[in-house]
Amino acid sequence: MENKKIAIIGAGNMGGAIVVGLLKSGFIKATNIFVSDRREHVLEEMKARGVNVAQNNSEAARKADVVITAVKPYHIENVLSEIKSELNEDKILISIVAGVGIDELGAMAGKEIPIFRVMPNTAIALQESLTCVSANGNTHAHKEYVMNLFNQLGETVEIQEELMAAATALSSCGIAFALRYIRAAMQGGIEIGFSAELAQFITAQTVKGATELVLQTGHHPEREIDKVTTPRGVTITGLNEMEHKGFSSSLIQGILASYNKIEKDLR
Ligand SMILES: NC(=O)C1=CN([C@@H]2O[C@H](COP(=O)(O)OP(=O)(O)OC[C@H]3O[C@@H](n4cnc5c(N)ncnc54)[C@H](OP(=O)(O)O)[C@@H]3O)[C@@H](O)[C@H]2O)C=CC1
Ligand SMILES: O=C(O)[C@@H]1CCC=N1
Repeated sequence: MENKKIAIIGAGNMGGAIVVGLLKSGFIKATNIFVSDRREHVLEEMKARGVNVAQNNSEAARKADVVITAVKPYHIENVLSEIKSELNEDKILISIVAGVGIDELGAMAGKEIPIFRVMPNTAIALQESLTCVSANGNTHAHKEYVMNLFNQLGETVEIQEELMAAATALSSCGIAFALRYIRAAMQGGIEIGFSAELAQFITAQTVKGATELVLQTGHHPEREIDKVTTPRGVTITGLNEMEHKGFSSSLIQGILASYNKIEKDLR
């Protein structure tokens, strides 16, 4: 178990999910986690999980060795101006804020400190995130710790920072895109006879199976698709109809739209 203390500033969807994942992983004791948030009910929920609730962001940052900022893009500047006096070269700043670069974070912190920019997704609560990590030049001594931290919470990939917007669209937004596929498939399933509950279970387990086929074999999806599409059979009929209606094209355009939005400026 790690002895470093972790502060999480902003315990909403992602900050809260990180706390849940960390506690499940056993990587850190609840008493070594400090959260701060401006919403009282969020803090009550965190308290119930046994983690420390700080009076304010500065107190959380002061008490921790590692500070994870998980506030919306338009709040990060205020948060960093509040906590910058607590940051130094021995502390690690990890930002999951979409669309805010390492240089900008450094400028907001106003000093040369180790900064990691990290892009997880909400499956982090189940230790099933795909987390992309990039870092500034002051982080060599801390990289192993940070990779290890996020490896407890799923799979971790180190990327060049220029790919961070792409990582956000593909992995972080990707959870919602995949879930929308599941919802649509369920709606189809209901129309052909299943109850909503059974349609959800069948769809989710089917998606899990498809995922494992790709992850465990490393095969290109089309190779596995070829095994399903019997000539003159039902699968190719359905697939071609989906493509006539723009299935792949609409997914690709959606990913590009998300990417372009991040690139434009989220603040
Ligand atoms: N949601 C996701 O799937 C992902 C999100 N991200 C990034 O993570 C960040 C957080 O997103 P998400 O968790 O969805 O957002 P949430 O709004 O759910 O969580 C942010 C929390 O921080 C609180 N907060 C706002 N300002 C402050 C402040 N000054 N001090 C302390 N707490 C504050 C918010 O309160 P209030 O509601 O009052 O503002 C809220 O409770 C964003 O920058 C996003 O880009 C990255 C990957 C995935
Ligand atoms: O939608 C958003 O802006 C955030 C960033 C990635 C996922 N959720």
